[in-house]
Amino acid sequence: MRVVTASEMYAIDRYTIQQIGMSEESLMENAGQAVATVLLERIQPAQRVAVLAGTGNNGGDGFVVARVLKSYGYTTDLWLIPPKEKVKGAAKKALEIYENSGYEVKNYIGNEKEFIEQLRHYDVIIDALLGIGINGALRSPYKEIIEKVNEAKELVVYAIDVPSGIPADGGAVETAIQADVTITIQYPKLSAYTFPTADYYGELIVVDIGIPPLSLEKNAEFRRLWSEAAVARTLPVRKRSSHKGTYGKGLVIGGSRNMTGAVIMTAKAALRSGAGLLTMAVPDDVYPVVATHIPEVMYHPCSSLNGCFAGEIDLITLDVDAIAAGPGMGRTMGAKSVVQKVLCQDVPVVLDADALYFWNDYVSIIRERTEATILTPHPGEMARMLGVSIDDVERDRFGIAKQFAMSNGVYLVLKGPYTIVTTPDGKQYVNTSGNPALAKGGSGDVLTGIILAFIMQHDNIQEAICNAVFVHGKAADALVEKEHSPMDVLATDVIEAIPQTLFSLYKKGASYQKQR
Ligand SMILES: NC(=O)C1=CN([C@@H]2O[C@H](COP(=O)(O)OP(=O)(O)OC[C@H]3O[C@@H](n4cnc5c(N)ncnc54)[C@H](O)[C@@H]3O)[C@@H](O)[C@H]2O)[C@@H](O)CC1
Ligand SMILES: [K+]
Repeated sequence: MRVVTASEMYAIDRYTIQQIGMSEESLMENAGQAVATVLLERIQPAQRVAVLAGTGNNGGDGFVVARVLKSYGYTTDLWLIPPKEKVKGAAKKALEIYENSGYEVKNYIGNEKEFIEQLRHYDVIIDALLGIGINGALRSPYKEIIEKVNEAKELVVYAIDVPSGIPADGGAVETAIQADVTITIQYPKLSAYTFPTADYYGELIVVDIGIPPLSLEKNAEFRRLWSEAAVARTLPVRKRSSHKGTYGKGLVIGGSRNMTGAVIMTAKAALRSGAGLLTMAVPDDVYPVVATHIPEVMYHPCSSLNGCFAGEIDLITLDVDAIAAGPGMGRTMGAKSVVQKVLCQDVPVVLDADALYFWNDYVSIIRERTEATILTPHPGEMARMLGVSIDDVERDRFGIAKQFAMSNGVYLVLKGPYTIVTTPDGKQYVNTSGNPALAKGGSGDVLTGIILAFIMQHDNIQEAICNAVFVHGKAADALVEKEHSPMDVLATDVIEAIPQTLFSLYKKGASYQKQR
């Protein structure tokens, strides 16, 4: 499933109309019919429905929906919010068809009191007020209407395309429909995967209105959801002839006197995710503590200074296939020197947490690297690396991630709900697993371990990273689906949920794997 911006969606519509030859009216009819099909399955015949329609094409979709619901015998009122003469183009045509079918329009203007009075008697609201064409702050009377609908908590609200009032590409929200379900037309918009806008969507359903894939290919950048099916299809298959070396010799670098747990979690997660051989490089001051935790790893104690890395690490002797550096390593000059040495190795490198702290000192080395560099910042780290505010990052997660990954030639994993993986050539993949249980210290350390293990086992780095991000989120989902609340989950619980998550993904993927 691809994800689009509002301007891409307009370009796709234009191309479909002008180059492919479908009429705007038929697209609107398809949109309304597709939305109505979903509604007919969900709304009970006894429920009273109100369709609230605005001036634009979103309102046009609403006219089609109202007509279909009425023709199926549903008790449906169509409230037209603007004066009728403001409705233009395809929407005007859809309104004419509605009226020619013998159905009545209720005008909001002049009947404001009746509207408020009636609102109490409806069970279902179809929000066709505003779509992706919203411009600037909400104007009257939309603002008041939306506030009234949101106040009526017992109403079930279905939004068409986007919840009215939210910016389609994401950003700050002042007033917007709080939908229970949003039925999006053809492709989800960015705002479904950024916050705070995503919170207004409720359940998201995407309906196909018959726009040919060519219109998408010609008019939209590559941005897609990475779903469970994609993971199941691309998880690596272990060959019977394999041995421990087949799955890579990984190195995890981290730890300091104040933080010994992070690097332990990274290493455990890597082992649970299939790393063949794993070595942990830690400051020798903390080695005795760390070494008691994981019997399966080898150790490479490094010289310490005040409980942190002094700066030396013998990477030549270690001879590894991939490295993850950062968890708990501290923000010292010694740590910086270790990371710089790591970046000079010709193997894929994952940098997380403290290894991102001296970003500006690594940029030039990273741009010269030929092997993959994978950075996994959360929004706070990303903001710091760019010298902007966290709000700036959240407002434009997709744009900022793409610019950053392309200009530095890195794989960027911008964490958060709906983590975005961006490749050095600018392709973007939105993760669909995970829940607020992951909003806890240690989650990132676990993810780093899974990524390290996966890049050693997949042939394709993008698939490795996307699958790792998915498995991490899915493990947390599995916990809250069974015996955990979102509050009590620990990062170590997530590690212990990796086996069942992989087990179920492999089962689902078995049919795909056979076909390969
Ligand atoms: N071919 C197409 O273009 C298709 C469009 N579709 C629908 O059309 C929608 C986009 O249509 P439009 O471009 O007409 O945009 P909208 O339907 O979002 O409405 C834009 C209109 O809303 C009003 N408006 C804008 N900003 C406002 C504000 N801040 N406060 C109050 N009123 C405001 C203006 O009158 C403006 O003309 C999509 O979301 C989708 O629902 C679908 O019918 C499928 C086909
Ligand atoms: K809407």
